[in-house]
Amino acid sequence: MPQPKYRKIAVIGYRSVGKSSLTIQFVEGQFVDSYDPTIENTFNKMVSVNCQDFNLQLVDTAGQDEYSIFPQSHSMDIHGYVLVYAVTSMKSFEVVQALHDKLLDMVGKIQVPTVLVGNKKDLHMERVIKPEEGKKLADSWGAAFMESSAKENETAVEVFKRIILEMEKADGNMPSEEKKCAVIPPTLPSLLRTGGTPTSPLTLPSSKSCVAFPFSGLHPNS
Ligand SMILES: Nc1nc2c(ncn2[C@@H]2O[C@H](COP(=O)(O)OP(=O)(O)OP(=O)(O)O)[C@@H](O)[C@H]2O)c(=O)[nH]1
Repeated sequence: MPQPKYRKIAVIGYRSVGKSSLTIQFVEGQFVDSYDPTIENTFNKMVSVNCQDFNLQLVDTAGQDEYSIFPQSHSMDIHGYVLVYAVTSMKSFEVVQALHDKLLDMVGKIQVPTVLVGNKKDLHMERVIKPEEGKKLADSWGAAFMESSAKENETAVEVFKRIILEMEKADGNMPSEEKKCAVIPPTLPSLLRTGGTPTSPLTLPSSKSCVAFPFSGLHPNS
């Protein structure tokens, strides 16, 4: 396994869209039901994607609106951005577009590794933004898109794995196809020599075995 890569990710969006909840669900595996406005919090987490360890530093930023002055710190030393709106809030969808513009102005680039996230997808009755609208916006940015619920650990994990893949892509490390990372069992070389085909999927006998994370097909809207 190669050395862990350090990557700093900023989670940005309007107030109360679930930035802290998504981050805490990913880092601690729990959903926080209460609302406590964030000033700024930093979390660290080690994850493995496509057999590469990543030492993540996650900056959970304060909620902003279109009039906030975009903090310069949000553009320095950041490798990737998770831009969050709530599918239940038109205002948050408008604000995320303004924040993306400010972000590009601040970093002075036309594109940065970004995942646009429509959170609170579990609130079906309150939804006002369709998945297609989020996808269209993300496409216009050249960003990835997904919807999430901070109540579900799986989607919170996917959000952060997705931004890792966007950062890898920007670094020219995009795998051309889903990477299978397997430790070859001792019987396989002889099997290969004889041209045989294993009848069951390879099991990973090593305690350091890792499972590759597919970079496509994470979400029907991705
Ligand atoms: N149903 C539902 N509620 C959510 C979800 N994500 C967050 N919430 C709730 O929404 C409220 C705001 O969540 P936070 O995570 O504090 O939002 P935030 O974007 O960090 O807010 P600021 O710190 O003000 O920027 C809390 O009551 C959460 O429990 C979600 O996916 N589904």
